[in-house]
Amino acid sequence: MSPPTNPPKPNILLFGAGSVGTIYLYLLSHSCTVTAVCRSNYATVSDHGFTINSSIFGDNIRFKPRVVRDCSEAAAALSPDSGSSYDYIVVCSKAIPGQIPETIRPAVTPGRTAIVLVQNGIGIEQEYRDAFPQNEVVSCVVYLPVSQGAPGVVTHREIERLEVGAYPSSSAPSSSAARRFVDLVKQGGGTAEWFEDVQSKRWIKLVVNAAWNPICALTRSSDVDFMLSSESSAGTDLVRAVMLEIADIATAHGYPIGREEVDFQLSRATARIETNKGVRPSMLQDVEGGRRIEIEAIVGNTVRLGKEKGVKCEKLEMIYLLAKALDCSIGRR
Ligand SMILES: NC(=O)C1=CN([C@@H]2O[C@H](COP(=O)(O)OP(=O)(O)OC[C@H]3O[C@@H](n4cnc5c(N)ncnc54)[C@H](OP(=O)(O)O)[C@@H]3O)[C@@H](O)[C@H]2O)C=CC1
Ligand SMILES: CC(C)(CO)C(=O)C(=O)O
Repeated sequence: MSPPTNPPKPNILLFGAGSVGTIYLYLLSHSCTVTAVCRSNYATVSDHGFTINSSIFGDNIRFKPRVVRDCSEAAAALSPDSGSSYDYIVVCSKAIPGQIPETIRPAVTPGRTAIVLVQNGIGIEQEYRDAFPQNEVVSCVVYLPVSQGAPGVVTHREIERLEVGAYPSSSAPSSSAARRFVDLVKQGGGTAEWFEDVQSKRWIKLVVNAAWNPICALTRSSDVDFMLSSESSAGTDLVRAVMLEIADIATAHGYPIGREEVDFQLSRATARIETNKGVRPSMLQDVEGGRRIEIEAIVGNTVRLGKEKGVKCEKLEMIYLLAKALDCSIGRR
């Protein structure tokens, strides 16, 4: 009798190996065969690999996965030994609508490859569903303050958590790709939880992102620096008012978010005033790096969803117009 063979490891392609992507690439590399699509950091990473400094996973972690320049090269690298298709494409690029589905298409096998979105924003999934009607789409809400300094070197602190569910939520049989993805992240030492309807979790994160990200990006300030920039609590009060508008929009769409939840989300920032440990949201990092911002996925879609239900959101709309103009100015450079 021949000895039992281990089932092949899941084959994962990570698209967007920047700040967030590097951490999940590392965690998934413990339980899966991983390949990373790299762009600006390709040369450094293919020579030296990635370095992670993390308050949770440890400092000076070095690892060197297989890297490719694009999804066509990733598709060409498939072989009977390395897997004849990708089981998952994990998308960790910025959520800029309109381009990514066609960019990843060469590596998507119809009916086989699950597309996992690890991105901020609301209403980001449908374009993948439209582009790949035969493939499962998995939506992940991510809590992971992380930044890439030098190419391939990322610094992470405080928290690592994924909230995961199928998109749309009604498409989730119990043994879905979303549930299996949760297990893979956990096997790699990460924190992941499956939700029947992960959109409720997206709305809660949006209360934070649609308020803090554009305010910090427009003012080039960390959250704490912004709150400290006004003499009274006027800055903090403005953030709360914007968060309440977002909560009203969520509630109008059937995901009730009360004042207590808003106060809790705000308190995560106000608690750091004392120690002056400000968070620099990813949108601020993008403005500082001269990169386009996720204005539509995080703010524009929220305003449009508010208008659809007749919810008053004047402050958020003004922030949208200002941050949209900022994004356009970056695009003109
Ligand atoms: N950073 C954070 O603290 C957090 C971020 N998020 C969310 O996670 C998502 C990812 O953010 P983050 O990791 O910060 O983003 P980064 O900008 O750090 O990384 C995105 C990566 O995607 C790559 N990329 C983009 N387009 C392509 C392409 N066409 N081909 C190949 N590579 C491409 C970029 O390459 P290149 O360098 O060439 O541009 C970059 O390496 C966003 O939705 C963000 O809002 C959520 C929580 C926290
Ligand atoms: C909440 C925060 C600010 C860090 O996890 C974030 O999601 C971002 O930087 O976009």
